Amino acid sequence: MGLINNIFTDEAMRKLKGNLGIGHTRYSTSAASEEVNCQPFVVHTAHGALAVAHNGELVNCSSLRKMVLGRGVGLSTHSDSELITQALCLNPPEGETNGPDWPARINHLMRLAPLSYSLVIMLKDKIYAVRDPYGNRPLCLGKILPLGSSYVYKHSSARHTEVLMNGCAKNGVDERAEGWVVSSESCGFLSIGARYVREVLPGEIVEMSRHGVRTVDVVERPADKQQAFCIFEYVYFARADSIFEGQMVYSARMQCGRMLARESPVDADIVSSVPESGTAAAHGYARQSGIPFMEVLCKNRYVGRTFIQPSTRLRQLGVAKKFGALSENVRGKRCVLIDDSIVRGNTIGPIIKLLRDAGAAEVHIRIASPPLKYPCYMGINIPTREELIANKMDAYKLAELVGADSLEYLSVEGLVSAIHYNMKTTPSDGVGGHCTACLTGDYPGGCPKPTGEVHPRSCGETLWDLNYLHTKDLHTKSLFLTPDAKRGVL
Ligand SMILES: O=P(O)(O)OC[C@H]1O[C@H](OP(=O)(O)OP(=O)(O)O)[C@H](O)[C@@H]1O
Ligand SMILES: NC(=O)CC[C@H](N)C(=O)O
Ligand code: SF4
Ligand SMILES: [Mg+2]
Repeated sequence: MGLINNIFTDEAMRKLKGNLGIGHTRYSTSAASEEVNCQPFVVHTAHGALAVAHNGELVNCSSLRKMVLGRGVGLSTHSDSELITQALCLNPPEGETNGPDWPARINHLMRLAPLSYSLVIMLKDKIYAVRDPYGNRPLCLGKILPLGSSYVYKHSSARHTEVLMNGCAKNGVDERAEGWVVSSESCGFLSIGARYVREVLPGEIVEMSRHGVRTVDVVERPADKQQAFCIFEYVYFARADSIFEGQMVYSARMQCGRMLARESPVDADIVSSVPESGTAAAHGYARQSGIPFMEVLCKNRYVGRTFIQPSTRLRQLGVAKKFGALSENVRGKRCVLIDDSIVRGNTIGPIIKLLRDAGAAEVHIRIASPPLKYPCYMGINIPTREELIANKMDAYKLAELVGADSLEYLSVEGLVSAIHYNMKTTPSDGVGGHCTACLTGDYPGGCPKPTGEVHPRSCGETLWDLNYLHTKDLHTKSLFLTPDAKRGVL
């Protein structure tokens, strides 16, 4: 357990042998932050070892767990990712004739569990990369360029599902690629000499082996369901230099800032941001409003993101240590301060106090996303309504509480249209749709119900479950494969 740099030291990386591998940095959602729940999960099957890493959270963990236990399988943790690993060991209903049919097993899992995951599944000689049929969590494919040297992959941000494969070019299979990588986010590709190729499609199963990369199946959503890519990836979660849906996250955030300036203008001297994630939107707000951008906060670079800490205490301590005021920039100024989101309300109050103490004349808060009011069951750790500050008070009351001169959020329509502004796809035909459930309560697979069980992550929360085991609702769309994909070419 620990930060990437402490665990994956150069020495530890040098010990790794072979030409394929998977890794995971865990942002816990379904079970406690303990070593036993760390990934990848590895099990030994009759057909050799199987390793699985998972970004996301199963919405029907409780019902799937009962089903898997009912098939005589033992589980050693409460992790939904271990559950996925064991479910993959089940024989598919169609049966298997010549040894294990891994694409069929993965297809079976996907029909049992619709949301939410990006997976890498490693066998002795291949890796499958899988994205859930709703495309809720991100996953993208990259190509390692032939530079004549091997690369060490290190990644610093949370909850990534990653693989590294080398050696394809030497086998003459794909002369253009030295190897292939997949990751939840593309931002790490450049640092390992890889280049972004494309997103893994919702429901797609990609096989990566010494023979190259090919799509082996695409599992469809029910006909009446849209794609539901997590809009909060754009708002906060992803790194700004990642690419989703043909646009850089930074550009989408800037566009949110522009929209915010149109919806909620203020008469002020400077526009500034709560670093890091609020900064792109602040630049957008400044450009749109014509008010100059000026930094007012100095961020301690040794304190990481506070929202992703596993407990309230750690989140609050993180905020206290994180910022200092650039007093000469803010003294006597009417300041519009932009942040990407207010979730539990730990961050914004102490920052306003800091700026007031530094002599700010006015502090107007503008938030580049709507109020978060509903829990997320799909991989972002906001499990209860009670902890969300927007359920306790409206923007006016919150402004009073945190000592702001005014406080406004971006509207849901404003956020969605800002995200669509530069997108290369459109939400027609169910493609390019987004999950906005934490903002609207409209859950892509239906709203999970309380089970009466206690959430295994402890803290006494209730466990929710979608009770979804309707395999008939999803089917394989083999016609969806392009001719190139069928031939195993990209
Ligand atoms: O209302 P709260 O519960 O305090 O959460 C919202 C804050 O948390 C996040 O920042 P974080 O420090 O996690 O990361 P960042 O440095 O990327 O902005 C987000 O950008 C907001 O600033
Ligand atoms: N996003 C993640 O990495 C979490 C995966 C999984 N749900 C867990 O809690 O371990
Ligand atoms: S509920 Fe919110 S955080 Fe969760 S997947 Fe949907 S948009 Fe993302
Ligand atoms: Mg922040």
